[in-house]
Amino acid sequence: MAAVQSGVPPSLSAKVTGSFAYLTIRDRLPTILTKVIDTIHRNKNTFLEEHGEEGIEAEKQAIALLSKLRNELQTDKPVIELTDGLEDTDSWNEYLQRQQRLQGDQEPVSWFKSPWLYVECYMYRRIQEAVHLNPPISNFDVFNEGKTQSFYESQKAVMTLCTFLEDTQKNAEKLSPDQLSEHFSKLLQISLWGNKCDLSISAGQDNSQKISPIDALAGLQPYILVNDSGVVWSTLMSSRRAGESGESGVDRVDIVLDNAGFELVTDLVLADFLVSSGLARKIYFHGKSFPWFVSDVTANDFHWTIRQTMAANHKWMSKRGFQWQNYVKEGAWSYHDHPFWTQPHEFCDMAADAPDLYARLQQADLILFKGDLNYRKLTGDRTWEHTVAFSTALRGFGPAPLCSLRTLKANVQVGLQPGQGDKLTSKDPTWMTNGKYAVIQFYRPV
Ligand SMILES: O=P(O)(O)OC[C@@]1(O)O[C@H](CO)[C@@H](O)[C@@H]1O
Ligand SMILES: [Mn+2]
Repeated sequence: MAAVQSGVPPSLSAKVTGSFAYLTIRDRLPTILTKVIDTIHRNKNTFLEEHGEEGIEAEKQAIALLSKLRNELQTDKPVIELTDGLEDTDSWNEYLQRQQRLQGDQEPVSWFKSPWLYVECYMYRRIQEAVHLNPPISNFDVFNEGKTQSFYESQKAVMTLCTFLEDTQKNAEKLSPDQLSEHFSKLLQISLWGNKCDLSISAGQDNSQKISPIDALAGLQPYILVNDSGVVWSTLMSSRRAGESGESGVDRVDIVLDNAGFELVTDLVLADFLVSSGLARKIYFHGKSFPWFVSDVTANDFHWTIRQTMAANHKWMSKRGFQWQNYVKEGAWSYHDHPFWTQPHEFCDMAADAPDLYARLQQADLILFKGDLNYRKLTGDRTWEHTVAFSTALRGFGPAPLCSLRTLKANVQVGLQPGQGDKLTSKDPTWMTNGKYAVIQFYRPV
């Protein structure tokens, strides 16, 4: 018998034929796997040059494992245990048991029958396994090409953004609190819309930012379904440091990153603004410890992006790059990864399953969660009514005041006004998944 969790709606799943989850597993994931196989194959000569015959053997073996994975997925085979003995292997295998208990013993956990969040995360972990089991190429990032390409293709937008930041800095001393809050609100929205540029929703197709991100803001405003940016601002203002020494701003803002490419630049620009205008003293960036959901940021992407920005042939862009490198050197900015970010858990499990990470997040004054996957994990990727409060969907998760900056690319959205969801459905039936809409959704733990 399946275990029923009382009061909590079921997980989104591909078992609903025709749903977005179903179409993702049927169409998008096999396309992503095919591209991964193709990428490894195209790099054959590099592997040969770097590792000789062993490199070629590794290429063949990795492709064989990935083809097997694609076949398991497409024929809805049971999900199997990981065998690579990495730091998180046991935890993944335990989670499989947990899913089996929740699902009951009638049917095995499988791609089209089990929670979408779980099986989609599992696919990326299996890609990691296929590469890791072939040592000479175990550090190869199968998504690197797409991530770097999306950075280069957004160059004009990046330059515009860095010039905008330079202008705000020039007049920083003369800014009234209202003007400062106005700049903050713009940069927060730019970081929000940066989330349109992910490569998982487009199955690896170019999805870079081509128009001016600042000019686009006014036209995008009506598409922000929940806008709690005012409360985010007051959180930054109601500082723990205020009163002590007359300083304003908070001690630490954490940004749980999502995608590399243009989105990462928008996050870095926001973080730069927070530090340079004294709104925050430190920024902790949280990223992934292996390639994830095609475009997500790893430590390598983070540092590469800073280096590329420094090397740009554009005065204000390279100036920002050097500033960012200084922040890292001085410790104002730091990059952190933790295996929990590349696990399939809903965030309400974090306190029990990754207590060290939960404790670290509790030290933040504000946590910004970027992107759709983080929203799915915040809300458990469940079929909540749209009017359910965000606090209810978080199910006890709340290490610190937090805000989700997310464009909608999955069928989960809470915290809407009565009737708002129905209105949207009649106007634009795919509003929850087409990436046109967004939320800036805040929660303060009590
Ligand atoms: O977290 P991100 O980068 O905003 O989005 C990742 C994402 O595109 O991947 C899935 C589709 O494969 C969607 O659920 C989700 O929207
Ligand atoms: Mn992503």
